[in-house]
Amino acid sequence: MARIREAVRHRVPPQATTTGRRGGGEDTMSLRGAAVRVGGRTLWSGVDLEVGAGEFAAVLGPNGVGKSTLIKVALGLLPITAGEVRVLGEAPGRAGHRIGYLPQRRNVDPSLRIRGIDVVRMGLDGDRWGVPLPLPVRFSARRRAARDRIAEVIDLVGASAYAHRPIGECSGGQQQRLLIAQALVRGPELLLLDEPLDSLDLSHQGAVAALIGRICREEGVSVVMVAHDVNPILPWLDQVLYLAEGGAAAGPPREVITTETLSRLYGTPVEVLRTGHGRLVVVGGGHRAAGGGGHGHHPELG
Ligand SMILES: Nc1ncnc2c1ncn2[C@@H]1O[C@H](COP(=O)(O)OP(=O)(O)OP(=O)(O)O)[C@@H](O)[C@H]1O
Repeated sequence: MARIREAVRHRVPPQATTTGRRGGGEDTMSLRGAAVRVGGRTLWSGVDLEVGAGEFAAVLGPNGVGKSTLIKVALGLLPITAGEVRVLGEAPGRAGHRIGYLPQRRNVDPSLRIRGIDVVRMGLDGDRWGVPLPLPVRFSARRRAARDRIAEVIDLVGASAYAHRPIGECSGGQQQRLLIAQALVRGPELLLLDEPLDSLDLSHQGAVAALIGRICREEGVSVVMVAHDVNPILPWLDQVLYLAEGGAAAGPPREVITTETLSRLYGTPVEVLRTGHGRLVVVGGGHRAAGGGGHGHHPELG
């Protein structure tokens, strides 16, 4: 009941402040001097990040550097070994009901008969998918509120036309919209998204990126998103956290994704180029700077 009330409360879009940071007030998520160890080795250390209310932050970096691990830290699934992490004003893991989470690599079985709308409903009633809400048969205010909220988020992500189809029959982009609706249905203040554009084609990447950007700007939801390619989300970004073996850097994209900063993080000369269309291309001289690809090109930046 409280969850549904929470989900339908009115949101006030964050206003621009004189500091250029939207929202103002307390950070939604902050890391100060944070370090983490996984499998006996320190993945990253000295990580500082401040995501304000209603801000959109991307976590970038080469494969295996610990981007998903940072999301797990924010969820309280993994402890830090140094520094401090606060999420929605609390220690990680304490504010789970105020967070929407979309994990990495979501494979939907094409033969799955569950409808998109049922997948969205799972966001309200946890793992009871495929089973009706445990509510009285008679039409209750609680049930009506849940139904309205589910319809509201499906409409918000533009999935009304196919929400009643089996999700296995939906395209990758349609499935992604429905899964974003599931993450949104409880009315979270913070969305943690792990590579939500992964495996989408370019046009769907742009559309889903714009959807997430709009949710952030218009609904006032803070977003922390792990991304392989920064370009689709670049117009929406307030903050970037770039993780690399040589350290970490955080700040506005124009300050972080620079020749100087990335050369420092990779410990080898790297060049950041901006195309006529505003896309960022990162070119490195060495194998390591190429993020393992060896082509002098950073696939994670497009
Ligand atoms: N439970 C675990 N035990 C041991 N090592 C782990 C565990 N989980 C993750 N790792 C390792 O930690 C490193 C960071 O993993 P993580 O998934 O956070 O990286 P990532 O930056 O998100 O990578 P990618 O871009 O490939 O998704 C990897 O080398 C991974 O193999």
